[in-house]
Amino acid sequence: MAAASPLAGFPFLKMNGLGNEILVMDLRGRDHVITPAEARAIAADPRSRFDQLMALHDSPSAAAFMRIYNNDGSASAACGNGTRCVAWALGRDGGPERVRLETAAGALEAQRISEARSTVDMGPPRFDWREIPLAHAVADPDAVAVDLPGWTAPGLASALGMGNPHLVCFVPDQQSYDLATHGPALERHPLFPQRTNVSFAQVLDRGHILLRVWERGAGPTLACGTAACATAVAAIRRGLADREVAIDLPGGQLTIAWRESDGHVLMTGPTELEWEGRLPDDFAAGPTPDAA
Ligand SMILES: N[C@H](CCC[C@H](N)C(=O)O)C(=O)O
Repeated sequence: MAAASPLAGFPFLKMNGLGNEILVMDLRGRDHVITPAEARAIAADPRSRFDQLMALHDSPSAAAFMRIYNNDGSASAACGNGTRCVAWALGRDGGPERVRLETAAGALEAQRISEARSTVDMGPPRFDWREIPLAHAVADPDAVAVDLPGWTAPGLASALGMGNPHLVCFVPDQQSYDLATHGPALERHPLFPQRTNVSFAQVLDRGHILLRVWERGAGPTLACGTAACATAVAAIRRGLADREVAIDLPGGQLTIAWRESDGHVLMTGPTELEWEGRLPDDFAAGPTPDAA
């Protein structure tokens, strides 16, 4: 009889940020670190499915250290929508309106604005190739060549980090690319040794960008907070947008502000609690190869 998994019967919050499916599990006070195989098994169950899993762990300097998993089991050091969901969870039932959270990419501060909306200081964008990361230095991170069959969008893409890697492709309309084809191809663009999130951004005006995202390790999602941040920064650097811009994603709208005073990127948007559940009492994750 296999020993019961430490995750057997473990509680979770099933949430979303503009439809970006988020699972929150509070492992503070426990030693267990969710394995990639366990993350994939949790995502595979419709009752606990997620785009990203936010696992909370003890932190000496913040309310929690967040380990972030994509549904393919791969790790990410940043998740904007997930961070707003964690802030909501920690602030519910009279909890703090402002919360500090640690990630592998640094500390984040979240401020509740209303019952279901919050602003997260996502920190500064990263342009240093080693921090994004890129495979090597590039002459101009806003001039990354995208050369794919069927790719009719003009111009060059932007490579930058928000604690996780992003390739932002500016498109003239929604017909000049195909998310299901170009997304996975660019997720594995040779410039990104750890793969990348891929944004397809149509600038409508200086205060409004239409965005579709193919996420590293999760594929097409209804919203991606860090991609919205990366897209706003790339558009502002190109002189295409103002310092505060509305980003329209399939799941809804995020407001992104790139603060002049300290270069931090502020992301504001909603969260939603869908249900509270528990993993099965016989939860076990079979040994499966880690995501490539
Ligand atoms: N959906 C998340 C991004 C997850 C990033 C993950 N796909 C990666 O970097 O591997 C967000 O709201 O920011």
